[in-house]
Amino acid sequence: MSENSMLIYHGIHEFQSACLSGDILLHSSAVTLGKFDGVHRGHQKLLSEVLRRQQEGLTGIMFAIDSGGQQILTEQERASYVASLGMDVLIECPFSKELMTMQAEAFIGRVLKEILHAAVLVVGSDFRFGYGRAGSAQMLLDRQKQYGYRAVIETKECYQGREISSTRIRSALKAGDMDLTEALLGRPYPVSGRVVHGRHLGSTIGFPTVNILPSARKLLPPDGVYATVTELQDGRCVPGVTNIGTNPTISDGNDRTVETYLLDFSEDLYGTDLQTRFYHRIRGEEVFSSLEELTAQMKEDAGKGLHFLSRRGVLPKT
Ligand SMILES: Cc1cc2nc3c(=O)[nH]c(=O)nc-3n(C[C@H](O)[C@H](O)[C@H](O)COP(=O)(O)O)c2cc1C
Ligand SMILES: Nc1ncnc2c1ncn2[C@@H]1O[C@H](COP(=O)(O)OP(=O)(O)O)[C@@H](O)[C@H]1O
Repeated sequence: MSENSMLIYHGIHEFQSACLSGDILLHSSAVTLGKFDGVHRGHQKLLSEVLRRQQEGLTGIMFAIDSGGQQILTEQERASYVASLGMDVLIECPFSKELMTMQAEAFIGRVLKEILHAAVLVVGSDFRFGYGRAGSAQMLLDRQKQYGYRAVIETKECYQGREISSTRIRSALKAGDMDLTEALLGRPYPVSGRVVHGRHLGSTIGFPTVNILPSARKLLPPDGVYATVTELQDGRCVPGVTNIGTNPTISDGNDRTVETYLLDFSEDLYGTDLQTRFYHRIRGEEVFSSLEELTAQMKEDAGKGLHFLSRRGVLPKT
């Protein structure tokens, strides 16, 4: 299967139906299991192992369990990233009652063997599964012979002497530390969405902005101004400065928007899909006493953003 032809299923039963109906021809698979929020550098280690087995002829499956709550990456962001790596199949599995109450042994026998046809299982050393979290990486090793698969247990990837985890990324994000977030993720933090109409005030003050309404579950860094690069729908990458917040200077609303002023750019982007990547926090969101003061500050932000992006060497080539 080529890049971007990844098949996505929602839940085990949808996957099983696709196998039964012949939508997917499954012989043997290499499966990685986990929550995979963020698909950070630790997760990427597991994915590389699956992709290596895929090269050897197994069907690569990422089995991602969603237990709800805020997300570092939305399903869509995660799916498009994992597809870009070349994974064959993504199963997005809600942490349903069925899964919650299934004994670890039954999960191996029914889900991993009967439904997924796992020949290789790839998990992190602290992976737990089954009712009461009774199943462990060690259990997967112990059952290899009985069920006829090979278990590959990966150690935790570290950064600056500490383990990389979704929890560590959440706290870096919460602190607005985009540089650390990027180091842990292995790529800059993305926010994706469709460009919607705002108040149309931006263009009248010389700073038009593309406005995105992020999904309610998407974790955002704190309100403020960031140096960013935005990938447009046609693949072009444009440097800019992005404000996250409620625009207190001109609005008393509570709607949180992600709005980007693209440097040296003047095209209409309404209705298109964008991905904005966050490199560095410049300042917090402030209330200004006039539009002139806000505009003067935005001009300074644009200069700082450009300076930061060029120093980091991430300015797209023109
Ligand atoms: C770089 C940048 C910095 C901004 N900083 C602030 C700010 O500190 N306080 C604020 O109230 N709004 C801020 N904004 C949001 C502006 O109020 C908003 O972009 C402008 O009013 C246009 O809104 P519109 O897109 O709805 O037309 C900022 C916007 C950008 C692009
Ligand atoms: N340099 C630019 N940066 C961002 N958007 C731009 C730029 N140039 C043109 N645009 C277009 O202008 C629109 C933003 O204008 P604006 O007056 O801020 O309206 P809105 O309030 O709907 O965001 C964007 O959706 C985009 O289509």
